[in-house]
Amino acid sequence: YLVPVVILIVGPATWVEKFPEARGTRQSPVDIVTSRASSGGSAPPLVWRYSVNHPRSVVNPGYCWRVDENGYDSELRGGPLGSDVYKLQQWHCHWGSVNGEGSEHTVDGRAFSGELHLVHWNTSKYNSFTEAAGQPDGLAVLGVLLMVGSKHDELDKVVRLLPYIQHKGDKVTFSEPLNPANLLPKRIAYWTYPGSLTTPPCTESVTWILFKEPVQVSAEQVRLNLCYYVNGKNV
Ligand SMILES: COc1ccc2c(ccc[n+]2C(=O)c2ccc(S(N)(=O)=O)cc2)c1
Ligand SMILES: [Zn+2]
Repeated sequence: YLVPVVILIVGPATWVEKFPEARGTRQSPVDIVTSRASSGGSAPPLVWRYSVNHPRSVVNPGYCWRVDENGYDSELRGGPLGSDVYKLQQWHCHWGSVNGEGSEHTVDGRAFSGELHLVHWNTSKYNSFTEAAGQPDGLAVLGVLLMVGSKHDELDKVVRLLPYIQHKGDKVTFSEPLNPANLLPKRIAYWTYPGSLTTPPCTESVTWILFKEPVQVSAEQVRLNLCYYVNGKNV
């Protein structure tokens, strides 16, 4: 007898139905094949400046957590960004359901425990984040690979708030000074490529800047992130 086989396709494979961009030519994330990366040559230095003392809110958007910068001033320029100035809109993280496989980008096939994304938009050319999110040079995302090691004090200012935003849509505002620059690795060498949002609508509007050096977070910080987020669902 024939066994009825039902293949339930969920996740990225179904995104193309609703988001045609997902079928594009510059889709992220990618595997960084280090032997094929060309050297940066004479690219100007990447420069950033973030405001520290302003109220920020941590939101549970339904996948992991997101910190909104609430329009406060910041600047990202140089590197692959030409003469345009970008502004930090929000930052968020991606964790896996199992330790050691949470990152979106992989490096020579290796995944990391998590990945932090600092999302900036091009204020030289566009008037809003939403407008920029639809343009090929609209967004620039700094990617930071996370690996288990020593506790990360700056990140802990967010991680310790997670118990208060356990469900999708929950939001908590904090005013403790926090400098997003402290989330970046010491060595600022990076890979860069033209890509897309890694989640729907997968718009091909992101200049990706992925730092080579992973940043360490403690096993407890990974566990705290995981316990509110298993298999892409908030539990
Ligand atoms: C125009 O409609 C949009 C635009 C953007 C949306 C979005 C829904 C969720 C996330 N975003 C995002 O802003 C977004 C999505 C993914 C990423 S990522 N993981 O950094 O590539 C960054 C930012 C809807
Ligand atoms: Zn992301």
